[in-house]
Order: sequence, then C-alpha cells, then structure tokens
Amino acid sequence: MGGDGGGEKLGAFLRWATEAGVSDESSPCSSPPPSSCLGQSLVLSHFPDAGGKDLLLLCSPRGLAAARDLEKGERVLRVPKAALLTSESVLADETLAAGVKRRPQLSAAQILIACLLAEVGKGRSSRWYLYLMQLPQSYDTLSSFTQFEIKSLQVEDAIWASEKIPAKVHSEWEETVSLMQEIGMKPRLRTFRSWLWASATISSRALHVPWDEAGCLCPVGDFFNYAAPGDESSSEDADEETSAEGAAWNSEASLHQRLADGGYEEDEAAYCFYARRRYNKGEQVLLCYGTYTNLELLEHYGFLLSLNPNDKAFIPLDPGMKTSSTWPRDAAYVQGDGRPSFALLSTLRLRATPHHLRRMVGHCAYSGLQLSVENEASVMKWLTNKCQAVLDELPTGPAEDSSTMGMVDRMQECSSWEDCVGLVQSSGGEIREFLLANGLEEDGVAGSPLPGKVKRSMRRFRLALQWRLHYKKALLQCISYCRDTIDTISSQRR
Ligand SMILES: C[S@@+](CC[C@H](N)C(=O)[O-])C[C@H]1O[C@@H](n2cnc3c(N)ncnc32)[C@H](O)[C@@H]1O
Repeated sequence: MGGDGGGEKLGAFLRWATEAGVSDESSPCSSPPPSSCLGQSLVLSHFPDAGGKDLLLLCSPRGLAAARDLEKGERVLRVPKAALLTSESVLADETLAAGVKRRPQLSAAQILIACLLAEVGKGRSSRWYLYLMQLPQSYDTLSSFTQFEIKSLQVEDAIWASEKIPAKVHSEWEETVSLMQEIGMKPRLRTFRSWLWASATISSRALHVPWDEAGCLCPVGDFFNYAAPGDESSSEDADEETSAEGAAWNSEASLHQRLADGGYEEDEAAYCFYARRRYNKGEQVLLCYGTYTNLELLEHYGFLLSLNPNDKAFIPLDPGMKTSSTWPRDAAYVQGDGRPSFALLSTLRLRATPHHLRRMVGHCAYSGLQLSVENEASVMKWLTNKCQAVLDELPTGPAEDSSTMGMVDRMQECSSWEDCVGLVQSSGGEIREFLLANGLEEDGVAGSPLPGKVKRSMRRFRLALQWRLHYKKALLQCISYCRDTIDTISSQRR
C-alpha cells in the first residue's frame, strides 16, 4: 500500500498525472501543453492551520492552494475519465468481472473496495501505481477507532452509532473475502486490515460519478480539502464584480451551479473542479464534499471542524415526547452555536401546552411560532434544565476535556517515551486509561520511541476529546441562548 507521500513519490505521481492529461489550466488545450498538471491555477501545499484548523497539522496537511488569484466559478482542474480509478475501469479484468457478476449481492462500495485492493495487488504493473503509492497509509475514520477511543466520545448516542461502524465494515469484508480469494489476491491484501484501509480510502476520497453510486477515485482531484456548504463567503466575495472578465466568469459560475464546485461532465469526458468563491494567490482552495455533522465527518473522513455550521448536538428527549412529535427523531437537536433546531423548539412548545389545547395550537407550533410568553419561558426553562442535566451526567466537564486535550498535544510532541513519562506522571486519570488501553505502563518502555500505533491512537483519542468538547460547548451555548431568551421575555413583560 502507499506511503504517506514523500517528495519523490509525489513528484513521480504528479508527472504521471500530467501525462494522463490532468490539467489545472482554466482555458483548455494550450499548446504546447504545460510541463506540469499543477502550477497554472493550483499548487500542492501544506496547510498547518488552515481548513481544518488545528487538525490539519496533526493528520492531513496536504491540500491545494491557489497558484494565482482565482475568480469565483473559474475552472481550476480537469481530470480526464481515463485517469479516474473506477470499478468500471478495474473490471476490464475479466476474472474479476466474472467473480463480481456471480455475486449480485455485493454493494457498489464493496465492489469498488475490492477493485482498489486488486489494483494495489498489481504493484508496478497497475496503471495507477504512482497514485496508489502516495495515498495515506492509515486513516482516522471511526471504523479504525478502538473501544477505548469510541468510549471517549462519552455521549451515549455517539457511542452507539460509532460502535456499529466497525461491525458493519467487518461484515462487508466477510461477504467479499471469497471474491478476493477466487481472483487470487495476495493473502496480505485479503486481510481485514487491508479491507479497513481500502474502505477508509474510498470513504474519505471517492467522488461522486453518475454511473456508479460508489463513486470513483480521482487522482489530484482528491487533494482538495473540505469546506462545509454555506462556508464560501470571503471578504472578496462581497466586492462587486465589475470587470468584463469577471462577468464572463460569473456566467460560467451560473452554468456550473448545478455542479456546485466539482463534478463529472459527460461533454468534457472529465471530472472538472471550479472555484466556489474568489481566492487570493496562496489561499487554500477547498471543496464541499457534502453536508456533514462533526460525527459524520469523523465517520467518513476522520476529521472534524472547529466551526461547522452543520453540526448537531442531540439531546435525549422523554419517550412520550418522541412519539407525540411528528418530526423525525434526528430533526430535534441543538445547533453548534447553541440554537435549538426548528423541530426541537416546536416539539417543546407543544409539550409545554396543556393536552386539551394541543390540537388547537398545533399548526402554530409546526409553523415555528411562539405560542405564548409563558409557553416560551417554560420551553426555555425545560431546555436549560435538560442541557444542564445532560452535562452533569457526563463524566468530565469542558475544562477537564480541554486540559486532557492539551496533555495529548504535548504527548504528541514527545519524540520518545522517556519525554512522555514526566508529563504522564502529572496527568489525570483519563491519560492513564489511555496508556492502559494501549498496553503501556508508566515505566514499562522507558527510552524507546513512541510506537506509530500509539501515536495514531493519540490522534484518534484527541479527535474523540475534541468531538465531545464541541458537544458540551453547544449545550453550554444553548443554556446561554435560553437564559437570554428568558431575559428578553421578562423585559417585554415589564
Ligand atoms: C479527499 S482527501 C483531501 C486531501 C488530503 N488532505 C490528502 O492529504 O491527501 C480527504 C482527507 O483530507 C483530510 N481533510 C480534508 N478536509 C479537511 C479539513 N477541513 N480539515 C482537516 N482535515 C481535512 C481528512 O483526512 C480527509 O479524510
């Protein structure tokens, strides 16, 4: 499997991509063709604190930067169909195609994962060898979380959802093993470990194509890091577009609105990417992969955003409330900024209404209207108490979580176990639990470097800590929101 992409590997990969016709020219077909697939609109870069804020530093610093000022809607990258690694292209192999045909029960994703492993098995004779070599060696998606790391999420719903993921990936692997055996795949590539790697590669890197619901791997196109939808505003965006050139790009932008910022285009026979907003030279160019909560980002991509406009903190509702509400269960949540969702507010307003009046005021509640001053005050009190009760039940508070996270950060900087010992001795119970979960005693491995396995576990532990901290902060902000609303109501009453 690939290395984490040293300079040489990346250089060789980019040369391969250039030969395969990948190009970041905004107007196609200059002659002679440019000597590199990047450099005109984009450059490969490292972003220690951009995009994913602090996390990019820890796990995935590669991304694409603007090589020059880019206009909104401008095409920044084109990846020809022949360069895409798809199930269709790998299934040109007749033995594999016949094996897949005999197993109609396999999902599109299982087939693409098996195709990826089959391609890895070809070694240097694979068309995508240089692409495969620079893929990450490991991922921090939830499927790779250990029991300890999952438990560190602390919130019951999140633990429940996360525990199901490794089991699902395992059963998908079991269902595909016979296919991999039949085509003579090397034993090393048929293991669950290899399956986990390939499935996380697909989960975190595949892009949508219209002919296969599993998507495709898109060399170079998969270097774009993620920005949440609705996050494309920038100071430059506010500027009026006045130049004729700008107007032309804007019309191209509207043409490609359908595609958002990237998509497969039949008439181009290529995957094309467009700037979702104006970028200054050097800024990281981001792609929206979809709308995800932080837990979903962790599940599919192995990172989360400090500021995620789509994050949701679910709070447990009383059983009676769930059944009396017409909203789906997952519509009732607290937003990342602490505001209760529309469905949560409407459910709580009805709940705070006497039974015999509920039918009468139902339509107002479902339209998002306040029912009365008393009703609103009672809703805000209920929500405050609920958020506080949930916070009180969790084993640690936000301050402790921040301090544990700080400790993990410092441990990550240690080059040897010896450096870590001093830190660990002054640390709290959860760090000790982390050590135990990783089979480490405080004085057991003095002098030795921290094993890669432990470093990866630290990264995932930190992600869990970060996730639960965001959850708790959302509930605290909700409490502030409720108190402010109660104050406003009280002042209106006076
Ligand atoms: C499609 S790849 C993007 C390129 C990737 N950074 C690389 O080095 O190859 C998706 C992965 O990049 C990382 N990533 C993408 N967007 C991110 C962000 N905003 N913050 C942190 N990590 C991000 C995550 O590891 C994710 O699984």
